Parts: sequence; structure tokens; C-alpha cells
Amino acid sequence: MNKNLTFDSIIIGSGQAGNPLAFFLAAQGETVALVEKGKLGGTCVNTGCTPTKTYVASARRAWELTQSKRLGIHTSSTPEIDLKQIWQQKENLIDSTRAGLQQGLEENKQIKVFNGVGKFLQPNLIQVGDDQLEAKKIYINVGTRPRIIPGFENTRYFTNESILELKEIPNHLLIVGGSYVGLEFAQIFKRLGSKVTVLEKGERIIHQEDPDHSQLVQEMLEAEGVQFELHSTCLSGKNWGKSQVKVQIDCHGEKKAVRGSHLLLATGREPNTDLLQLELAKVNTDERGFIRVSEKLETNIKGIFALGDCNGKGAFTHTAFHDFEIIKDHVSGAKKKKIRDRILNYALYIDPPFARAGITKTQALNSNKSYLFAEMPMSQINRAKEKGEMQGKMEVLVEEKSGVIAGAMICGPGADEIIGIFLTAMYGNLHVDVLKNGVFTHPTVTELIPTLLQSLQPLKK
Ligand SMILES: Cc1cc2nc3c(=O)[nH]c(=O)nc-3n(C[C@H](O)[C@H](O)[C@H](O)COP(=O)(O)OP(=O)(O)OC[C@H]3O[C@@H](n4cnc5c(N)ncnc54)[C@H](O)[C@@H]3O)c2cc1C
Ligand SMILES: NC(=O)c1ccc[n+]([C@@H]2O[C@H](COP(=O)([O-])OP(=O)(O)OC[C@H]3O[C@@H](n4cnc5c(N)ncnc54)[C@H](O)[C@@H]3O)[C@@H](O)[C@H]2O)c1
Repeated sequence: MNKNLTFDSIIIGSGQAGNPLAFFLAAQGETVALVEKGKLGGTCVNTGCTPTKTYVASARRAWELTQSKRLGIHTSSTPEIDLKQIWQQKENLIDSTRAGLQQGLEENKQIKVFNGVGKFLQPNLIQVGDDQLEAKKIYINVGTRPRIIPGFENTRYFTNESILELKEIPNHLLIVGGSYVGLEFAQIFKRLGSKVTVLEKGERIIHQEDPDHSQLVQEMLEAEGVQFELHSTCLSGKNWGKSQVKVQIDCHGEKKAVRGSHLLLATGREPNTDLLQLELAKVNTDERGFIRVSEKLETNIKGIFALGDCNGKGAFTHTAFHDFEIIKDHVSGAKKKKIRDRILNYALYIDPPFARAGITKTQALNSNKSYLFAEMPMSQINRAKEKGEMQGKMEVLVEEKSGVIAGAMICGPGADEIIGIFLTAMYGNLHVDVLKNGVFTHPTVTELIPTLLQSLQPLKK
């Protein structure tokens, strides 16, 4: 039976911004409809951060066993990898996270969850199944999905979602796309026992990073046996017999191709905004379908907001959560928080992690400001030596005039946590001397930050 229901707010998408927002608005006394077409918790919980980092942990443990001899530990047998159990462990973690969320939503009398695809009928009217929901405020948090490139329509392929359902280790995994998703899975499956080949159309992997960083990460993965085919233009796939796939990686000249047992497409994301009938609400998007928003996340239509990956202003869980913080700040009246307050930062969870904050060397060289630069290889850092993990380095960029840190990159043990030291200094607008004069705990990677800063020199091309 059709129902017409009125709420104070409607949230479309149970993602990293939508869930905390539902609880916050409810605590303000609002009635809230939360519309979700799939599983509660969105990408990060179900098919993104949580499952991949669980797999990274298992893969790390498998790799550690192969390294134990070097550290004087002799094991009597080769480790047996049980992907079914790794899968189960990840399922358990996801289930418990989702169960906590579901319980919180069910117990909250102010929130009602609707299962189904939310679509606009008018700027303040949403259709979900047979129900029509009305509210003065609508928050869109619909996230993104894997982008499938042309040429693979009739090929057996996996995405970041379906590959997490495998129960047996692929014999030879081909991965199209040498960026965050592709590289994390490349190392995971190599360490779990697959042969892995990454096919990247560009001249280098992680093309948004500095070229020497692309090189560094490629060399680290190659040292573990991951193979790379760069300049893989003109890609297309086809099934090869019952159990293989063949990917054409150059359709000119020698017509090069590679064959494998499994194929993962990791070629970027596209926004789920096409499901929303945004045209009926006259909400503007950019040419790629991301919703255009102001600094306070409002769309061109008053009362309609877009948060998280679907607004194209961030592509991470922490940026989606910060979008929630911005809305919270505006609803509660402080009205100080803005998108531009945040400093770009993230970690690529290969092991050891590659973490970055602020600008790159390439960006610094292309700007009209002068910068100081310092770097230090992990091979000079005692803690890294003691752990026997000396790949990677630490780098920092300081704006010469202000003496404030503009960018940092750490690739090495604990990099994803240590980058927070630079970020704190950057958020606090601290002069670099504060860190340079600090005394940090021994033996840590962090204790070398003052030494790193003592070697700052003008950044040169
Ligand atoms: C493999 C992988 C690993 C990742 N690892 C990390 C990491 O380590 N660290 C990090 O910071 N980020 C990571 N990310 C990115 C992170 O997952 C996203 O940035 C984050 O989940 C974005 O959250 P969101 O709130 O924008 O939307 P999402 O979490 O994508 O949630 C959107 C929700 O909206 C629902 N929806 C869509 N359309 C509709 C509709 N019309 N009606 C109803 N519901 C709808 C979807 O089903 C989904 O549940 C990873 C991503 C992937 C793919
Ligand atoms: N640790 C993390 O924070 C983390 C981990 C995984 C994913 N993510 C998020 O997921 C998003 C998506 O990651 P992603 O790696 O899928 O996408 P991406 O957009 O970062 O990279 C896509 C890659 O595929 C390549 N590619 C695109 N079209 C191709 C083609 N036709 N042939 C061959 N190669 C092609 C591109 O050159 C690029 O290297 C990221 O923006 C990131 O925010 C974050």
C-alpha cells in the first residue's frame, strides 16, 4: 500500500556521513528517514576499508612467516593459506559492525530506515518502493561504485566487491588499474600465494603522486614479485576457455596480451547519483555526475545537501565524516566549518604503508612560492633497521616564507600513523621549528623528524 510520510529530514544512503548524521539529527529532536538500497554501513564497512584492511592484516602475517628465517626464527613447515577462513574473519568483523549500527538505528525512535532505492519526485519528495517521503531537508550520501571500462563487457571479471567473496586463492590474478584499489589487492593476493600482474594504461602507477614515489612503490611491490605492464593502452578482455581470461594490452604493433585465471577491474569509481532522478529536483551535477555543492555542502537547491564521495570533494572515509561534521556545525549554529579547512591526507595500505599529507613536490615546483625540502631513507632510521623493514623514506616540504609545513610523505613502518605528526603541525599552522626542536621517543621513526628537518634545503627541479 502506498504511504505518504513526512519527516524533518531524509538521508539517502547509509554511508560514512549519513549514519552519524542520522543519529545527530535525531538527538536534536528531528524525525529522520534513512533510505538505503543495499547493506547498512555503505562502502567502507561492507566492501571498502574494513574488509580490505582485514585482508591486508592476513597477507602481512603470511609475508612475515616468509621473512622469519631472516630474523632467526626457523619454522618447520610452509604456511597454509586458508582464504575461506580469512573471508570468514572479515565477514565476522563486518557483521558485528553492521549489527551495532542496525541496533542503534532500531532503538532510536526518531529514526526510520527504509530499504530501497531513493529517487526524487520533487525537490522535497522522495520515492522509495511504494512509499513517498517528504521533508524540508534532504541529505544525499549515495557514494560511488566501481567504474567498468569498455572492452570487458563479455569477460569474467571481479570488482573490489566480488573479489572479496572468493574462497580460493587465484592462480594468476590480472589487475587492470595501478592505483589505490589495484595496488592494495595486488600485494594482498601476491602475499597470499597468487601470481599477480598489474596492467596500467599510464606510464606509471599512482599517477597523482610524485614520479619518484610511483617508482618507489612499484619497486617495493616488484621486490615481492608483483609484475607490472605499464603503457597498457587499448585494453580489452575475453574469456579464454572455461577457466582463463585473456587481456589484450596493446592492439597496435605486436598485439601484446596476457592471460590469467582471474581478472580484477580497479579502474576508478563513478557516483551513484544517476539512480536519484536528480533532474526532477533540478539538482546540478558536474560532467562526471558528482553533485555540485557549496562550502557548506548545499546544492543549487535550497535544503538539499550532498555529503561524502558523491560530491566529488573527497574520496575517503575521513572526508565523508568531515562532511558530516560540517553539516553538524551548521545545524547546531556555529557555522564555522568548511570543506576548504581540511588538508588532503590519506594512506595507501600497501605494506609498509604509503602516507601523504598536503602538497606533492610536483605541486610545489609548479607553484609560485618557494619551498624547502628534506628527505631521509628508512635505511637510516634505527627502528626500521631493527624491524628489518628498510624500504621507503620520509619527505617533507616547508613553505620558505612562513616556515610552515606544506606537505609530507612517509613510506615505511607505521607511516599511516606517523603522518599524523605532520598533519597536527599543519592544522596548528605551527612553525617548523616546533617539530625541529622536539624530542621524541626512542626508538621510533618519529624521533628522526627533527633530524630530517635539520637538513631542509631549497627545493630544486
Ligand atoms: C576497496 C576500497 C578500499 C577503501 N579503503 C579506504 C581506506 O582505507 N581509507 C579510506 O579513508 N577510504 C577508503 N575507501 C574509500 C571509502 O570507502 C569511501 O570514501 C567512503 O565509504 C565514502 O563514504 P560515503 O559516505 O560517501 O558513501 P558510501 O560509504 O559509499 O555509502 C553510500 C551508500 O548509499 C547507498 N545508496 C546509493 N544510492 C542510493 C539510493 N539511490 N538510494 C538509497 N541508497 C543508496 C549505497 O548502497 C551505500 O550504502 C576505500 C574504498 C574502496 C572501494
Ligand atoms: N587506502 C585508501 O584510502 C583507499 C583504498 C582503496 C580505495 N580508495 C578510494 O577508492 C577510490 C578509487 O580507487 P581506484 O584505485 O579504483 O581508482 P583511481 O581513480 O585512483 O585509479 C584508477 C586507475 O585505473 C587506471 N585506469 C583507468 N582507466 C583505465 C583503462 N582504460 N585501462 C587501464 N588502466 C586504467 C588509471 O590510470 C588509474 O591508475 C580512490 O579515489 C580512493 O579514494 C582509498
